[in-house]
Amino acid sequence: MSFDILVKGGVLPDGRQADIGIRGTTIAAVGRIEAEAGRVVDATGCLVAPPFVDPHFHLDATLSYGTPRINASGTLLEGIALWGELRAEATVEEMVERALSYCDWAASMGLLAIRSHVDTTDPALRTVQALLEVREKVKDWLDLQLVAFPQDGLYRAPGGRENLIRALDMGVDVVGGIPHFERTMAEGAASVRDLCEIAAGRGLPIDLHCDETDDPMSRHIETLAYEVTRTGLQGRAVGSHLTSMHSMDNYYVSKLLPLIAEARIAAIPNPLINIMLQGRHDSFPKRRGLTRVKEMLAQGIEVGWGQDCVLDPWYSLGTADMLDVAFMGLHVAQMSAPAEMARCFEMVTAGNARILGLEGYGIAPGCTASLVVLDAGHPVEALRLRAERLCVIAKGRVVSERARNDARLSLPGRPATVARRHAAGAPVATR
Ligand SMILES: Nc1ccnc(=O)[nH]1
Repeated sequence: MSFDILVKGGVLPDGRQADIGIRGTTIAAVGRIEAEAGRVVDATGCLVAPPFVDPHFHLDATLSYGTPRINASGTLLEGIALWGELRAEATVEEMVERALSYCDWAASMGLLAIRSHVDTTDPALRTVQALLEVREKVKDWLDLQLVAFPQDGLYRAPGGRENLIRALDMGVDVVGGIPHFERTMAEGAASVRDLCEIAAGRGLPIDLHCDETDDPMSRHIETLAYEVTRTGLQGRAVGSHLTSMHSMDNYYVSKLLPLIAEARIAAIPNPLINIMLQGRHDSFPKRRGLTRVKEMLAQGIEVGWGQDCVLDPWYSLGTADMLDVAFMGLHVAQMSAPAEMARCFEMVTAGNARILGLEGYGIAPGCTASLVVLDAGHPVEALRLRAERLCVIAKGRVVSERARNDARLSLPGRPATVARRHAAGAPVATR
């Protein structure tokens, strides 16, 4: 028996030690393996995880920071206006170039599946042309799902609904929306109803920017739960952001959560962006603007951390690192218990893969041969270190390698190198 690639000596997220034998684009064996291989990847003592998955991103805007100017107020609304200026000028070529550069960053970070919103507001749909081209170009190593996203409103923008339908006709995968940005609460609710009918009619999933506001009365998630159930979209619907839930009345939330669970709607908070954009109109104390993550998890609602933005009109930082995203989420949601920290790692890997409905995801015989070798002993250590991605394998190909970043120390009588990994190395209990 021989393999194309053999990953030796790694530790899986559940703590099992296992070698991984890859043939073609498939994982052929997992366990103790002594066999010939075209290539051996030494992962001794390293966490070997299935790839990172980002369920919420904006590839059409990424890596545009500073053009035509920066977001001075730091608000969502100025970001939307600023993006509108950029969108009017951006060419297909330039958007493809930026998105491909971002996908390179993603591959180097072991981020191998992304759900990206694509703005359908501009009737020329250059955004859609660009991202369809990118989806095709990266498909041999990165799974890209596109969401038709009417950034300026399904009804509020001229031709908004028609443009969204045209984007779906062009082959965009998921139905998007932004009810809190429509002109009135009533129009927002009507857009949710309309979009659920469009998704159900076409057999597509739905993923709405939903209640991305600090207004405790923004309650489109309630309408989404109702309409998802009415149109039979259970298990295929996502509420992204849900920041208003942070500010809602506690009694009302106690009624709302079971309705979200019943509709099997997944929630995607985007902690880097939510902590940056929300609460901007508050004096002290300032609200955090992150939705109720632990409370939803306790109800059995699927919750996945999303990245949302990197270097764009809404966010001035970012490196395509889903460990940064989970690290921020862990802090803001105060998920500090060992099992909660481990859950944060699971959310940016297998959990997000469930939300996106990725097939062949995981480390087991028969799964797609995509994985990442991290310079950490276990998931919580990976979070603590935002660990180096030593090797990334995508669909049977080694696509990225990098060295450990241990420091060489020059201190009298002290060790010559400093490794950030904890010498004791004992994985913390996660169950
Ligand atoms: N966080 C967001 C990024 C882009 N567009 C939005 O509506 N929201």
